Amino acid sequence: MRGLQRRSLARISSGEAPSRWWCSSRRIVGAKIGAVRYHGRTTRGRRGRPLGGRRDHDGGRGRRRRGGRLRRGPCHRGPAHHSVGRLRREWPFPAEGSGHNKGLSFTEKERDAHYLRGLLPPAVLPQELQEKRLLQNVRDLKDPLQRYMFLMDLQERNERLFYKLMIDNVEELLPVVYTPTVGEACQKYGSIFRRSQGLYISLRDKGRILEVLRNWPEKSIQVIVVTDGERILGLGDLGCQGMGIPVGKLALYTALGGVRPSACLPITIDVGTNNEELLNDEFYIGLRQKRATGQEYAELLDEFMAAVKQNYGQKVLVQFEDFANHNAFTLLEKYRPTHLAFNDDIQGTAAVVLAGLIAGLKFVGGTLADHTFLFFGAGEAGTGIAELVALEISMQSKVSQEDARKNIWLVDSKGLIVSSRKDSIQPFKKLYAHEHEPVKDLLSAIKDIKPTALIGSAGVGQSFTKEVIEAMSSINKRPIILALSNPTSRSECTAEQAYSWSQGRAIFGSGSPFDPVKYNEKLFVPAQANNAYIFPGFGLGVVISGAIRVKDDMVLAAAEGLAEQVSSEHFDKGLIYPPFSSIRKISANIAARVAAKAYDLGLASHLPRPRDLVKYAESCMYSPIYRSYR
Ligand SMILES: NC(=O)C1=CN([C@@H]2O[C@H](COP(=O)(O)OP(=O)(O)OC[C@H]3O[C@@H](n4cnc5c(N)ncnc54)[C@H](OP(=O)(O)O)[C@@H]3O)[C@@H](O)[C@H]2O)C=CC1
Ligand SMILES: CC(=O)C(=O)O
Ligand SMILES: [Mg+2]
Repeated sequence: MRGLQRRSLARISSGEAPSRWWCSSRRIVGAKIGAVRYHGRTTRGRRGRPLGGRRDHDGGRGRRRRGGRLRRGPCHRGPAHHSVGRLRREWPFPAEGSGHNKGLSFTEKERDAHYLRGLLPPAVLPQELQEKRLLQNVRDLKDPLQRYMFLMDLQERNERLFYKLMIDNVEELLPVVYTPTVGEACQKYGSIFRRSQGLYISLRDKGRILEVLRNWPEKSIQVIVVTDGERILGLGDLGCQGMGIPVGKLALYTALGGVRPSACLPITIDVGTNNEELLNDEFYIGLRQKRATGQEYAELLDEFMAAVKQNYGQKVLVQFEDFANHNAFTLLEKYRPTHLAFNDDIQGTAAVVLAGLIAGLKFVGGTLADHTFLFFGAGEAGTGIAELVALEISMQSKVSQEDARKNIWLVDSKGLIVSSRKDSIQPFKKLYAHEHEPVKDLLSAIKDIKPTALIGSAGVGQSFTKEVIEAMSSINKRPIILALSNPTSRSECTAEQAYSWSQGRAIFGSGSPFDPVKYNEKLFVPAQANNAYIFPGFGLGVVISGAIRVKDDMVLAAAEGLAEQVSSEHFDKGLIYPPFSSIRKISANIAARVAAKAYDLGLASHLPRPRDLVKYAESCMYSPIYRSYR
């Protein structure tokens, strides 16, 4: 039992034992019609030491496997004990144990064995039928935010059903749980707040972050996604309300990558916000102060990273997400030598775009080294992609990375990055400050540089104008145009604009999804160039190999793992990525490539190395199918 529960129990002197609460000697178990809840999970003993239990696939001491058994028995601890159950129902955490709820799928035997008779209507429905009903319910809701809230509620009350629905309908539901809807959800997070979905660490917790981490009910954590909310998608500083992003990313870790939900921990670090609108919003859920910066910020992050390592060991993946670039690069460089640290916006995005470019060569011909790349946006995404492309070119063509960078150009808010600006630009841009006259705008840069690929990540909607796309199309037979910015309102152009302004010649991908477009009687299916193709499989690969550090070669391996899964069938449809409907298979292959690289580099700690890593990755993936309980 966790510390606070133990203390609460001691304080509670009386209380009736509602018949629907029952317990076992090892676990206290609460069952509700809406949600079966486990609490007092016992993977750790009094001093936080892991108790016995079978090792998980990852070699760590995971949650004790129950072998499909719900232990029960008459309560021997008296009524006060059951009050904890009541207290628990008010608990602010995500419903622990909603992973065990089956709703109307509890069988007659389970209903008898676990005192559920009468608490559920008589019908016993298969999971597939529940899924069908819920899909219908989601479709009946026309407002995307309502759909988002519906799915978040489902995740809380019946985790397996939520993930089954997600996995079976990934293309339809991804835009609800992820971009673009998650952007709107973050903007309105305070108004729609129902229940905590992750861990909040604020400036007020300085000096006790370890204690805060220990309050999280799950102990065996494999992946943390953490944000400080300063650059949420292309929507800017949303402060504490950025929590929707780690929650959404981790839902994808499970649905797309098969990392078990209880091993995922969403965290928001609240250092304040500079968003005046939020500071004046009565429903804002975060600290009402301007952002802490400098030493105060660095110390909090330092304490956080140290506490993570102390509490979960060095094999927990810490994914930095949606930090502003003035912190993102520094944090990654600072912590990657000591932690299993990964920045999704820099590294995950780089891998997905590199994979798309490699696949795109099929349509445009040549090697990467033959092409010229122009980035609109020189931040985390832009320079992250540029660096990985340069690394791949240097490896493929046996040229130095410095030489490989010569065909890569970037535009930021002040124009083309050129040598005369070198003294006034951020360090991560300097490598691309090539010799050239200053150029103020994108269109002029295109005319000067004559790129074969244009990659947008400036977070400025509609910046790829008709003139821009036409200029790209006049230079190239098949221009590669990637509009990476999220959410849809920030997309550089729509799919329809890209295809029609290029007369159907563009090879187009976007960060947020667009529907297929009919142009001149031909159907064009836009690609979704989003790091969601990468991070779930990447994380799975890291987890199954027990990698202790992330190296660029592992990111490169993920990109290659994705690119090699684009088949001729996909190329025939004009696709540069395989469809999301096969994402679990894609993720298993990426995981295998990443794990293989970790083993090759001597960074994997789970030994011996499995012989068939793809099969092994698949076998480790979480399944949302209900279990049978005795
Ligand atoms: N599809 C995907 O998988 C991903 C998409 N993204 C999206 O990419 C966008 C940017 O993310 P990220 O790189 O992390 O953000 P950053 O803030 O790090 O970078 C933004 C860049 O855009 C530049 N910029 C801003 N306004 C303009 C303008 N008017 N003209 C030209 N350049 C401009 C900035 O210039 P300056 O440096 O001068 O300020 C900066 O270089 C977001 O919308 C995000 O959602 C991000 C990660 C993954
Ligand atoms: C996709 C993503 O990570 C972003 O837009 O920030
Ligand atoms: Mg991001």
